[in-house]
Amino acid sequence: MSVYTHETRQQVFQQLDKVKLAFAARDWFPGTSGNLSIKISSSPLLLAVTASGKDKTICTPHDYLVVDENSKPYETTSLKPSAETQIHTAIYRNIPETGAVFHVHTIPNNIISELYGDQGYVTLHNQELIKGLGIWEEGAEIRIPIVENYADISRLAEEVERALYPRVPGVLIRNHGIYAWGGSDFEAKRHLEAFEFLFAYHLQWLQVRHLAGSLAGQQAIQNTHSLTYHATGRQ
Ligand SMILES: CSCCC(=O)C(=O)COP(=O)(O)O
Ligand SMILES: [Zn+2]
Repeated sequence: MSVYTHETRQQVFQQLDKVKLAFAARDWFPGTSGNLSIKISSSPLLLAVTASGKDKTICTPHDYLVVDENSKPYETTSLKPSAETQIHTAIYRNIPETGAVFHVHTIPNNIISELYGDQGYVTLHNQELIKGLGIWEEGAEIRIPIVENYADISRLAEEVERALYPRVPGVLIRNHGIYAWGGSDFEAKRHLEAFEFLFAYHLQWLQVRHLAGSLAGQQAIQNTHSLTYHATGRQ
């Protein structure tokens, strides 16, 4: 007898559809990238996960399957689980309260991961949306770990496992994307949205600060020229 009913399976697949379409509307699945999972059972660990290589901007009857703790199909199917399923199972195993894991490739998360990849983490602070990660302390500062993008998925999953910080529900993979999770699909989605906002903000802030620095430099040069003109009558 199965651990879950046909109705539960369908309901979870529908939840995945909703999240998938919401992320697709933001262009968060370029070139079939990204994968999603929702936990169906804790003991044994079973999850519904996206099938590998699918166009995640559409919904078909062949988009998801159920896998076990070894990332292997739990049901008879011709579908292949996401190539990165081991990263999902590693997160569920290490953080047992996890109910959903979402992974997307975006330009902001890729640039942040490259910009801070050498130090192995990015620190963010002074942002209201840190509360979106469930961290409500006054003046909270967070460190999001960044791991190298190993081609060997078992190695990559081990690195993600090693990098998990207890209170931060996300890990960046360098020049690849982010994994974010939560106690439910609602929470994992909120966490992912908060991370993506924080990354986009941080990058824009760096640009504006750089621009403001250049403008201030230009202004200083102009002021010097104008002082010279007034002092000498020549430019
Ligand atoms: C075409 S993107 C390369 C693979 C990847 O990083 C990804 O997120 C999608 O892999 P999947 O097997 O889950 O489709
Ligand atoms: Zn990926």
